[in-house]
Amino acid sequence: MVPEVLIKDRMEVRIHESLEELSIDLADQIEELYEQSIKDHGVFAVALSGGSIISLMRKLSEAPYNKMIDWSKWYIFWADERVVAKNHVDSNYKLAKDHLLTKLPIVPSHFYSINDSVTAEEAASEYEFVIRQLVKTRTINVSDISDCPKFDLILLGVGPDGHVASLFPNHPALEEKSEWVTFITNSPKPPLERITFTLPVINSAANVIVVATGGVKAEAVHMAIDDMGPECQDSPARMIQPSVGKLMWFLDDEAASKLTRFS
Ligand SMILES: O=C1O[C@H](COP(=O)(O)O)[C@@H](O)[C@H](O)[C@H]1O
Repeated sequence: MVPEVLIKDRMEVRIHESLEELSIDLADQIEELYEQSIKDHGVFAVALSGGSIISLMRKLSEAPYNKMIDWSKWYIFWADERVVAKNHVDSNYKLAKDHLLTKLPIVPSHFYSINDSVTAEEAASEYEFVIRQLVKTRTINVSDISDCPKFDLILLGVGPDGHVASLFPNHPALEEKSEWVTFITNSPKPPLERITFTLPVINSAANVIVVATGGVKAEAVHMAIDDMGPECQDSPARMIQPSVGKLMWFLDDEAASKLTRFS
């Protein structure tokens, strides 16, 4: 089945009847963005999130995608991470590694996870330093309009409260404009300590994909996408508006159930 596709400005919303179809479409789109990035600058610098998005990316480890892609060109980052040991059940790195990355021949030195043996503040600043070095060598591109990194693709999930990465509603981290990576020690969703890309970094990406599935996400999707007036202004997901890049939402019918269809 072809997805229902809604277009609004530079945002594309793709709505699927089943998670299987969504997963295939997601893999197709990621593969297409990978091809474009390789043509453009020879590598694919992609930032993952944790949560449900990882299992929805599973098709990438299956035929035909696993054979079509030169995985040595992939550089993997995390848009947010929980400050826990890498083998902890809450670690976004562990989730991605166990369910996706170990099934793909990605070069292990191309995984850029956080240092899990320091404080949240130190982990954020070390991670930002690493990204700065990779921007200098242009493994990660630089934004055309600011000094921010321009990741080829940032993949985000959305919480029922509208949080993206570890940017939660009304949290001061949403205001961070100078750092690329910030930290929080009072996350409303456990665990308390997290590091996260800031909004300027996410909105400088060449492509941002946001994935939401299930009825529990319907209100957050409605608040993020529809023109709702003042009550939707606090939604972090709504603040994802790439300055130059492309924004794509992948939804299933349930997550899209409160959406006002637009043409
Ligand atoms: O805590 C987090 O939650 C969000 C959303 O997760 P989901 O399971 O509801 O899709 C995730 O995107 C983020 O990376 C993670 O740290």
